[in-house]
Amino acid sequence: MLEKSLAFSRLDNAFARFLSQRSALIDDQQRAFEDLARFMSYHQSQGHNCIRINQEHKSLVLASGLAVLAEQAYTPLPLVVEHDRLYLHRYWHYENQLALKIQAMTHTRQPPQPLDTALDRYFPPTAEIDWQREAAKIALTQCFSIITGGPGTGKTTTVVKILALLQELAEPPLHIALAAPTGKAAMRLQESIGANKAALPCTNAIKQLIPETVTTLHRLLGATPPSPYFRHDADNPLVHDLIVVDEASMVDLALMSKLLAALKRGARLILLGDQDQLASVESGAVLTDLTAALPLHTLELKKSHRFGGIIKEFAVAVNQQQPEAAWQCLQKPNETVSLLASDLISYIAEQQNNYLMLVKNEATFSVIYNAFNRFQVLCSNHQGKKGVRDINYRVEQKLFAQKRIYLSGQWYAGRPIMITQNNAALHLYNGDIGLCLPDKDQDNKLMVFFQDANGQIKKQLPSRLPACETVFAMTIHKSQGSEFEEVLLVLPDTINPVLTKELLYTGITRAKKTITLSASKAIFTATVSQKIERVTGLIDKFKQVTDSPNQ
Ligand SMILES: Nc1ncnc2c1ncn2[C@@H]1O[C@H](COP(=O)(O)OP(=O)(O)OP(=O)(O)O)[C@@H](O)[C@H]1O
Repeated sequence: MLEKSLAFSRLDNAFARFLSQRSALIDDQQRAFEDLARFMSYHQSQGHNCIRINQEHKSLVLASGLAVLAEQAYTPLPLVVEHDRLYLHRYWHYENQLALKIQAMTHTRQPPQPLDTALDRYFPPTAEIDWQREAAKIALTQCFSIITGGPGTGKTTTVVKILALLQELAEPPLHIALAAPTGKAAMRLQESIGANKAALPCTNAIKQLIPETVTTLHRLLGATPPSPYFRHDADNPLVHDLIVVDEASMVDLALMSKLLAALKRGARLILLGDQDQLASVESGAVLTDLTAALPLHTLELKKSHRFGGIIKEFAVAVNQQQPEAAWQCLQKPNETVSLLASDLISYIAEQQNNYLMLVKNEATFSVIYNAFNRFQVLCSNHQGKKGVRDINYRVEQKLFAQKRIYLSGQWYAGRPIMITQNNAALHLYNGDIGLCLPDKDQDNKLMVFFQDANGQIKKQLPSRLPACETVFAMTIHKSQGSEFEEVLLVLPDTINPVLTKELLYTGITRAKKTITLSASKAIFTATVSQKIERVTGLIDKFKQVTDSPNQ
């Protein structure tokens, strides 16, 4: 039975009508087909690659004249039926292309293996099994590999060693690209690579063969907005021999498929990420699916070298959907994980003390920027009470009433903003954070200052900025790929579909030192109990290829 009470969009309705009117069906059958198409469009927009259908639906869809079975999917019809799954053709193609390309990579002749002595130099032998060394072995011997793990488990440290080892073995040196799905994540990886390179047990010549810069995937592939196609594809592949993608959990099916299609023959790919984090905003749960489908190409690092103790305990309990154990972490007397005991807005306003003091005292930009980034409010939702907009508005009103900011319109000294729209010409991208401050070089005119991965500062007139919003609070979704010393997690007073254990886990793992939670036990428990389920056929596709004697 199809649920009819879902919040269908105008697009869902228009799409369903468009298809049904072009189908070979009439009357009741046409109406049933329209319902199914509407249901599919809705689920697509919720991040599913496809929907599950029963035999009756399957007959209906095939009778419509608008669908083909997967075996004949080269016929260009809008829908594809594969087993009990119904796809939009495009998404079936993405899944298929991705699975075929990765299968081909996993069958590629194994690259030369490093000598144990070389491995020993980077990963000195230990009494216990060293999982970072094991991860390196997989990545060194396979063309396709995944290294997963929570924050601080050493994914970056390990991959830098892998890059050095590969360059030692390569003749001529490998052409390497380092990429991440967002500018913020790229910036963090860049900083981390730089810090790790210095400690490598290799010559300077090898160190120089490891790239210093990290690019976004869109830039790497050559985005040509508004076109959904990239400059680099199967006909115009990337030149790189090896590509490392960090924060791979954020990469959706379409982008991953396009990346794989754009790899040149024989190229290697290493995906880094935390499979327990939120799935991508757009369709798919690619990293989770790939780790499940390809265990021989995946290694999970479990030991965190950055934090342990109660913060880890809290994250694990949430991830394992143990709400009571997680709630207990908040009750134990400790300095790290706690429930908010005071008024939400007053607490947030108070946390801005040092930051606003530095703004007032005209400290240098880097000092102000670091003070702002120490603490961040992360909300589950954007809209509604206790959502990002509500909190930002109320914090601004509070700070204004306390005479700590001077509101006279949208812009004021100390306004933190997040860019919400890419603007390649200005080199400003969705998720970039800027601070509005008086510019001493321009008679204290208000400008918005940004800092890039190299510590370079740039400024823009507020009126020239692409779309942006105040960011005393941001959504957990937007915080992916960032870290803050102190995090305040805010859940609303009523349950909604966004509240899942993956969302909470992602928020918790943004914190380096402390987490404060603003939520009732009931909402917290309901959130930990909800899990993201995405309908995809990706795992199945790997099984089919593996099971097939002809492949
Ligand atoms: N085997 C190890 N022994 C001791 N310290 C380690 C080890 N591996 C990593 N570290 C340290 O742990 C910290 C986190 O490592 P790293 O940044 O590589 O983790 P990560 O998994 O990439 O984290 P994130 O996902 O948060 O970026 C670093 O300070 C690093 O030096």
